[in-house]
Amino acid sequence: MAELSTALRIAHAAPAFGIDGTRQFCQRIARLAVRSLYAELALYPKPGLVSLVDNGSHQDMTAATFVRSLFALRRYFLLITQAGMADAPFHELKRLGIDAEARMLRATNGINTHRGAIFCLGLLCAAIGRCRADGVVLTPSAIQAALLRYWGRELGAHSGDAATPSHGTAALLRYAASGAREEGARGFPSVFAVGLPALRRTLAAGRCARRARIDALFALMAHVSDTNVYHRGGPAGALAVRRSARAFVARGGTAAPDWEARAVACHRSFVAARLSPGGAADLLGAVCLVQSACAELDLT
Ligand SMILES: CC(C)(COP(=O)(O)OP(=O)(O)OC[C@H]1O[C@@H](n2cnc3c(N)ncnc32)[C@H](O[C@H]2O[C@H](COP(=O)(O)OP(=O)(O)OP(=O)(O)O)[C@@H](O)[C@H]2O)[C@@H]1O)[C@@H](O)C(=O)NCCC(=O)NCCS
Ligand SMILES: Nc1ncnc2[nH]cnc12
Repeated sequence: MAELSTALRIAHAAPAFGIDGTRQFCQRIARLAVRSLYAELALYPKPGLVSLVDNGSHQDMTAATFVRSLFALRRYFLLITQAGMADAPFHELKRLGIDAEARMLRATNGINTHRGAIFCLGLLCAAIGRCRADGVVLTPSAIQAALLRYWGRELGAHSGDAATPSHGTAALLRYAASGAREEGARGFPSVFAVGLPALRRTLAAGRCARRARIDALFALMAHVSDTNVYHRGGPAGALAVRRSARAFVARGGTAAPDWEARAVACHRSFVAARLSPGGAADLLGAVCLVQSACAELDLT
């Protein structure tokens, strides 16, 4: 029923493209979202994080757990792009997000692989859908502006309704670590002002996509208030993550000749300390989505 009303709203909101055109567009965005999360998973070396090479600091998840989770999320990214295109109210996006969390947990036997990504990439998909309906050329600032214009008020209230017990809520209460909700309320500044510029600087310097993603990840780790890091390492762990990432960036990131050895050493030290910057990893997935959507899609 909710899907039918979304379809009707899409027809009304984006008449110029026709139902087939809009569905194709939304499918394309959903594919880019899944691909972006896969690019994050496949990237190595990522300090403390799961990749195709090893499980980093995690005992209960492997790359296979993430792939199962990704398969379970394909339809979610389609539905939330369509909902965004149809100017769905925030409570509808939230319901889609909660359903997707349940599907993820079923696919992974209760392991939280992508809660942050469901929130962050889901909202970005909705904003991209909204840009399409408005006929706006897809740029990072247009996506961020659409997100804040259409759902900013509710996102602000969402950051204040952290009543459900979670590692994120615990980190907020114990350490005043801001986390995913605050990121969302401010229109994901870490994606648009930190991760994406770092990714683009490396690409503009002529280095490859893999190096650009590594530079974006370290830039995010140096900057983000990551509740997963606080949950596992407290304030000392958060400081250690920030310091290591800043040192990597200060030496030129992947422009330095020994960057790979340094990144592997950082990975090993995080594993020894059980640290995992899962929030930064989710935000890297979001950076990849914004970059690929703006690069590949012509909305004019
Ligand atoms: C708003 C919600 C996403 C809730 O967030 P909340 O802050 O209450 O808490 P968490 O349940 O902890 O989830 C937040 C996830 O976001 C990621 N994250 C952390 N910091 C940031 C940040 N600064 N910016 C963006 N994202 C961030 C983080 O995800 C990663 O950590 C995962 C592992 O986490 P966890 O299970 O806690 O820990 P483990 O290491 O596994 O611990 P052990 O069990 O081993 O001890 C990892 O996989 C990454 O994904 C946090 O997990 C939200 O829940 C919500 O409102 N949901 C409803 C849906 C919704 O409203 N959607 C809106 C429309 S889409
Ligand atoms: N590759 C990864 N490893 C651990 N946690 C994550 N959360 C999102 N991506 C992750």
